[in-house]
Amino acid sequence: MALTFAVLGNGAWGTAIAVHLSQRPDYRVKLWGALPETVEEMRRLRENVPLLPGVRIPESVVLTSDPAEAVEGADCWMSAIPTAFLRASLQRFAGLASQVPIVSLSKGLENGTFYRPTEVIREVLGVQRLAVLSGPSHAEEVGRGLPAAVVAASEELELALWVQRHIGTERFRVYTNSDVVGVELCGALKNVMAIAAGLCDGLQFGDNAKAALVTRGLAEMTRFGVAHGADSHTFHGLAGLGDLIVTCYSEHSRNRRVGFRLGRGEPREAVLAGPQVAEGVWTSRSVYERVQRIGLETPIMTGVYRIVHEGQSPLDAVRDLLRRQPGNERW
Ligand SMILES: NC(=O)c1ccc[n+]([C@@H]2O[C@H](COP(=O)([O-])OP(=O)(O)OC[C@H]3O[C@@H](n4cnc5c(N)ncnc54)[C@H](O)[C@@H]3O)[C@@H](O)[C@H]2O)c1
Ligand SMILES: O=P(O)(O)OC[C@H](O)CO
Repeated sequence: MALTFAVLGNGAWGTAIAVHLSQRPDYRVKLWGALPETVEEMRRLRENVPLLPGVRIPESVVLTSDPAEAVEGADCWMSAIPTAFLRASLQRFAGLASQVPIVSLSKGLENGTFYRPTEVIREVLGVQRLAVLSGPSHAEEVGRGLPAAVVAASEELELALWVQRHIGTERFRVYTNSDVVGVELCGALKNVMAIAAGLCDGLQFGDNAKAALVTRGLAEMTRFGVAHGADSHTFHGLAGLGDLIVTCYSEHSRNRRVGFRLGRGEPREAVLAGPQVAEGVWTSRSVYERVQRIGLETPIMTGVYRIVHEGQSPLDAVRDLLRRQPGNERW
């Protein structure tokens, strides 16, 4: 079936998804980037050198920084824009959104509003047909066609099945889920946990400490998610445990790298600068502000917030964590 996809966001993930879709000879793929100079460089080199080096972008992928050209004739939009730039970027598409489905690929929570990416998309574009695609999926591997499995979540089962059928392949397995809130919260919160895991590695605390951190991290994510209406089972699936494992242990993870460098003692300003986006940095702020309001206990994510945004030393934050009274494991 011939389909046209508009991929919004030419970072590592947007690039990898565009390359993935372009493997189907009957698909037309357009990749949009907000910064014309990065689009021009990708068009010239057929590669995203700073963000996804070594992955060739086929000639068939149309690269553009013009919103109207990107979405013209598209059957589906795929939004891979970092959460912090999502609202401003989408405003450039206002008036262009028809009733085509939009699949959100972003993993974060907007600062200030605490909105999930699909909530930002709905508010800015006024569209109803929304799905989320999330799970353990590093661009570096998907871009090279290595096997992966992810989740398509939508309140509209038909749309989740559509995504499964048309975006999934043998190597990019797409499962369905109806828990949009849970899948989006999993994707956002695991990034904060990956910063904590990187800190643990940078401080050379060893495998036992990291296993404890990741396990208690999952409990914390689940508690936070359930308090916001998510289904606890989602946290044990691909979007939750699956993505938590890959992000906390992979050499590719930008979030883990931020934590690792802070744990090794590099200055915060140097670690947080750079072209790559670590969503957990922003999400830790959204989560912190939220738990201050609703009074939930999130000691690991609060520790990450204090290190990243308030400059607390990693060792002091760990000391605060270790001094906590251990309670019932289930909570
Ligand atoms: N990289 C992955 O493996 C991966 C996998 C799954 C999901 N995601 C999610 O996808 C989203 C995009 O991440 P990514 O890895 O592609 O990002 P990235 O770090 O590779 O790229 C950053 C992007 O932000 C854009 N940008 C920079 N300044 C901007 C501005 N002022 N306005 C608008 N855009 C600007 C850049 O052009 C670039 O496209 C994130 O939410 C991320 O969590 C990433
Ligand atoms: O590189 P990260 O830390 O942004 O993680 C990328 C993906 O979310 C992994 O599934």
